[in-house]
Amino acid sequence: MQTASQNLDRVLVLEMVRVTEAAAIAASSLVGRGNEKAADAAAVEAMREALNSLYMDGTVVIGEGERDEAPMLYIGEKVGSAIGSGPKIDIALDPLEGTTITAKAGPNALAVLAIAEEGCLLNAPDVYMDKIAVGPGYPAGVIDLDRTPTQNVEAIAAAKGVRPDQIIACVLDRPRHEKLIAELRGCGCGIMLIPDGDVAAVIATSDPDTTIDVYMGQGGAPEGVLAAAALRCVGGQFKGRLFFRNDDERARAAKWGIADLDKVYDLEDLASGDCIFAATGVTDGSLLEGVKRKGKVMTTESVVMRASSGTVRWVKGEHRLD
Ligand SMILES: O=P(O)(O)OC[C@H]1O[C@](O)(COP(=O)(O)O)[C@@H](O)[C@@H]1O
Repeated sequence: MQTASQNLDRVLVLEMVRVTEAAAIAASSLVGRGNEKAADAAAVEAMREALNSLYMDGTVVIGEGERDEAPMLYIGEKVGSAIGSGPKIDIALDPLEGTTITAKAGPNALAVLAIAEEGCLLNAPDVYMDKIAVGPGYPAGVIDLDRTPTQNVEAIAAAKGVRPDQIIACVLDRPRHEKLIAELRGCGCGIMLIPDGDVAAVIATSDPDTTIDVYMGQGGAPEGVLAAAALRCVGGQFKGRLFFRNDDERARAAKWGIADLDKVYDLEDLASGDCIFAATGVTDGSLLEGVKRKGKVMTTESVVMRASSGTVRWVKGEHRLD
């Protein structure tokens, strides 16, 4: 029997792309249709079918929700064609990251997936996470959740050898970020406000073409794990701390085995060991082109990255409709 690490090596790297492609293609027929649920359901069903064709004993550790709230790809669901006998793989997934974006035909909707050996992905509860992320090339500790946004911008600017007003931060456009936005503007920092999609936004910090230096603010904790898996592959720094709005959310975290509710998570706490991250664009965005239909062919653009080798593969797919 192959070990999980051999299986990551030999089989799953490129197979991951088929899985995200399938979800992206399924969601693409619902881009701009104003129906978030239908777009998500199409992506979920396609991703599940594709996962079930892979030789592995897979467990969804981050998925569509808990068993009683998600009929498919719920947390704990077993997937793969070799359950009980194949290599044990943990899977964090978001078949459609950006359901509202998709419904409104906005930018940066993705189908995303991260896999790792058993026990290597944080079983993050569905709560918010305070996040800060930068791409590669900075000294360790340049970002710190316990510092103010201004101090973080100043540290990034100093490390980059520029003024704070030459730093661009990306922030989700939400009322809860009013104070953060005001402080960033106060220190002269430029802000790219995005409507949704902070997995793509965190990854964008690693791509100089996007001009985004830092991602800051509160987004979903599950999305934090997915983004951390990607940053582990391309380099960068990430800090995350779970944010609880009530006791029910605290209880949910305890249920998933989170003992220290105030812990600041580094990249390796969220996604450790060898891991693979794959994404396919649903709509055009900073990371990937969206699905396009050209006559009888659908085109996709995907990326698949691996932490142990640092390899990043860009995959253009042509899918014949007939
Ligand atoms: O919309 P909220 O509650 O501010 O949550 C932020 C989260 O929602 C998203 O923007 C989109 O998530 P969905 O695809 O589940 O709608 C994430 O990228 C982000 O982490």
